[in-house]
Amino acid sequence: MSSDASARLDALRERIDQLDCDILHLISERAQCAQEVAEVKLAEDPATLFYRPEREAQVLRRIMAMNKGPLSDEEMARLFREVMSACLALEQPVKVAYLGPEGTFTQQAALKHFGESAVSLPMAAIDEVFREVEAGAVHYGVVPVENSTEGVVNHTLDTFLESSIHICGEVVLRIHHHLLVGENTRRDKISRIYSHPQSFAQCRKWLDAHYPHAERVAVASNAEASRLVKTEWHSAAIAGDMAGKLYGLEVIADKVEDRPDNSTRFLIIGNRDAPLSGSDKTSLVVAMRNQPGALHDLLEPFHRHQIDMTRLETRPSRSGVWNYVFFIDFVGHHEEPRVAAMLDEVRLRAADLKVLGSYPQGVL
Ligand SMILES: O=C(O)C(=O)C[C@]1(C(=O)O)C=C[C@@H](O)C=C1
Repeated sequence: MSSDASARLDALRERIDQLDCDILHLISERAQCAQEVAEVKLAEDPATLFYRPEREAQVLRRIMAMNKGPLSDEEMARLFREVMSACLALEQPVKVAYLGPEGTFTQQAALKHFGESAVSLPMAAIDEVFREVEAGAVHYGVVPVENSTEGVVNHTLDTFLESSIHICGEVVLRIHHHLLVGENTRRDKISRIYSHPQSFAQCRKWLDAHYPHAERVAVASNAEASRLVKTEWHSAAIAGDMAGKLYGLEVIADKVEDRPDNSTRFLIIGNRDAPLSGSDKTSLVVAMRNQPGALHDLLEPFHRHQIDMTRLETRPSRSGVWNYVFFIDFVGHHEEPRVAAMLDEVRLRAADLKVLGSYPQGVL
């Protein structure tokens, strides 16, 4: 290296050292503020919730709006997500149950939403995640609810019908699947591919084109698919990054999903609603009587109050009383007067109506 370049490098590193020192002090000062916030919350209410989804969404949105680069808005928000996660852990380490096992996309969603400092616990089934939250064994739960290619996760919707749980957040994850092998796999002899049925469905065309003759074996999770591949020389798995890393597998074809925009939406469930954040969504379940015009009666107030419906799902009723059950998501918070007026009208027309929760729209 020339002496000019070497001098420039030294100067830049000195500047970086100084900036790191400033950042360190600022993060420590921020963490002290969070500790004081915790004292204020506790003094107000001994049963306080330390995690505040609406405030976290506001902090991240503000950071993204202020960011001028060169780091992207998403990258900057991700860094602040971790700072906030560490600050919250100082107040109280948040405990989160997710649909496991370890290495699933749901774990990745939990990490994206709560950051690395949260304690996350894998559960074997969606109902178990609900139960742990209801019982107060964890503060929050994370469950998948819909995939852009494969549609809704019916089991999650059905579980809401019998639960008093609230939705207090959402997180959308871009889903990338890879073809993974172990160190002993004979790559030219792959005759069996393991994966979760949803992942097979999301990679159907790619598999038909590249591995038309391989046997497709559906298993309970992509993590399980990755585990099985470790022990077989003629098998591969379709799974995501986390599952592959967990079992030390190698990617031999990346992003094999048929649709490049393949994404899954997850819900954060808890025992309380989230207050207004300024950019919110609401999820409802509504039962209508089995009579002509029922769907029109349900939708008309949304139209009249100009409320933007983002999803409408119909599920068979699980009791004789409810003939049709509709799951509806829309933009707005139930505390907004316009939304409250619309809900009052729908309530009069419905056999039953339950607000599953109003929560900040996913930021990251
Ligand atoms: O503002 C609060 O209520 C805080 O506790 C501080 C803070 C933060 O670090 O900004 C931490 C945790 C909460 O979930 C929200 C925000």
